[in-house]
Amino acid sequence: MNTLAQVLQKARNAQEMVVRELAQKCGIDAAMISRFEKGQRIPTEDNLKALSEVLHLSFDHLRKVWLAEKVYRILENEDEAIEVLSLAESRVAYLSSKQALVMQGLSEEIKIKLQEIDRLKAEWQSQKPLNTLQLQKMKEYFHVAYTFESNRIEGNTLTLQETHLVVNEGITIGGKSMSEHLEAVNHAEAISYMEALVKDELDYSPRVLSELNYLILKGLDRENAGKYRSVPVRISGSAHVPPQPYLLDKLMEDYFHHYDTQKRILHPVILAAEMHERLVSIHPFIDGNGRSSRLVMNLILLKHGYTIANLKGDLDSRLAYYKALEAVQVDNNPDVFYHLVADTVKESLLSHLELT
Ligand SMILES: Nc1ncnc2c1ncn2[C@@H]1O[C@H](COP(=O)(O)OP(=O)(O)OP(=O)(O)O)[C@@H](O)[C@H]1O
Repeated sequence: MNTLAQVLQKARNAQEMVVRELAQKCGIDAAMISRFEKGQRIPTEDNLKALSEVLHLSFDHLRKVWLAEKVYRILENEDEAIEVLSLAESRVAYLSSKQALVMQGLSEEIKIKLQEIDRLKAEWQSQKPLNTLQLQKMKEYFHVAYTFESNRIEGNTLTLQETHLVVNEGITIGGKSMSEHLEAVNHAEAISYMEALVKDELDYSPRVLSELNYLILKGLDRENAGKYRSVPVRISGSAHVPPQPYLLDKLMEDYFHHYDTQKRILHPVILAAEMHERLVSIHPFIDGNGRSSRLVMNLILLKHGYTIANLKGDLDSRLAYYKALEAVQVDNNPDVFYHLVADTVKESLLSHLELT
């Protein structure tokens, strides 16, 4: 079995990179990288993230090798290492059963819905591999529909057909503003970025969120795109007041900490719904919070093998969406929002299956 040091060195050699180049790209001292490769030092988790990105290694896998390395180092000089490991193993088994405990906190109806969704997901995954052309056509269809609906929630007036012409054919629509065209093109680009993250097995992080918001606001709000706001905001028509700007750094740190601790515990559909709701409630950006949060939800869903959940932008659906968010924010009741997201995920899987 390869040690962490060997994995890192092999990956660097495979990329034909010298230590200095790797150091520069990761923002880590070159001497430190040499120590990682000689097994003299262990990287921090942030170092590991940077290394995995530059070396094109799956972070999830690298993190496992890294954790195993840490466990090994604790035990390497212990006489009773095997006994200690088996004690730890029984506690780890308890930890993974926590997911079942979290499921117990959910209502019976939502648990049944999640089981049904997972059955559909398995059916969808068993359809693969579809032929390339079929897959490309399906993607085009669902991506345009997603861009159309998400931008419609935001107030964009392009129709589904017009969105298709703008995004896929590069045609401009007479009578529609420059911003509406840009919003469509930007959203399509953000979907491509989200898909590339999934393909490269890159995880959700502050950098990814900033990039998503940047892509959404590109060419529309140069000053604020991808940056946390420094002014208070209100959400029109909502009883919920987003936090003051001076609280944002800490709240967003907690938000990502929550993601890191819950991502292996919560059911992925619940995790996606939560990270969406928490983000729009914090409302960290001046604009594009809704579109960015819906992309975050879909990034998490795609990462776990689900299909894109497309919340609709017609008036009734929009009101139901806002009401579900307010139920969490005002009454501390996430159930309605969980149902809304779960129903949307189920509908998406059914439509994908229908087309296979
Ligand atoms: N209580 C609430 N009522 C309505 N919207 C809320 C509420 N809480 C959070 N939001 C979110 O705020 C979003 C609007 O924020 P913002 O204008 O920054 O986002 P946007 O992407 O520009 O627009 P939109 O989300 O409407 O597409 C809503 O889409 C919704 O996701």
